Amino acid sequence: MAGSGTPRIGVLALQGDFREHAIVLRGLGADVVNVRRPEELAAVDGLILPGGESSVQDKLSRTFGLAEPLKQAIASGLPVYGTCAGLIFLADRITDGIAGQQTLGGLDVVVRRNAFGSQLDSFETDLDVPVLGGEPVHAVFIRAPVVDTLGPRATALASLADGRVVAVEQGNLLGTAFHPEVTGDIRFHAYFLDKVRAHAA
Ligand SMILES: NC(=O)CC[C@H](N)C(=O)O
Repeated sequence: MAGSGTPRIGVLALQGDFREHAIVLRGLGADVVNVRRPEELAAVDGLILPGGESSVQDKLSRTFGLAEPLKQAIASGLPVYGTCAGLIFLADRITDGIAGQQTLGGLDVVVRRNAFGSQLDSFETDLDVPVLGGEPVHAVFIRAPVVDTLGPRATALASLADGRVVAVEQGNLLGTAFHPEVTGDIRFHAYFLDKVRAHAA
């Protein structure tokens, strides 16, 4: 941001659908940079953890020496938004991870990977998201996780009809089990950019 008023958003670009996030963010007027190295992370006002495969993102972030800087950035209050695999990566604890799978943590939740199993790999539904107001959000779930347990520091922003939580917020952290970056509904990204601007102000 550095005086320009234009937020600079990093998109973790190790694996997954980081390009789709970059397109949405640029459409909203943000500067977008791919983050693959600690130096790139140090220069951003906010960070997106994209969808993809959380176990691969975990391994690559450790291999590239990014896991510790990412944890420090989250702990220092950097606004971070994780979608799907990114929500898994941001969770304090996960169930049904692969052997040895780690997360960055920060969000006070337990997230279950691949919660909808092979019979319902992908589906779409409309969700009420009161914090965004207006029309329901059309949500696309792709081998999606759910929030099994919401800790006291986290708040649910949206739930499925059966009550399972699929969007959460905790201070500067935001997570969705679905993929707003593929639907053309920019409200979650706009909400995140508001957080980034408030944090930088
Ligand atoms: N669309 C996604 O990001 C899928 C997440 C994936 N199932 C994982 O465990 O990381």
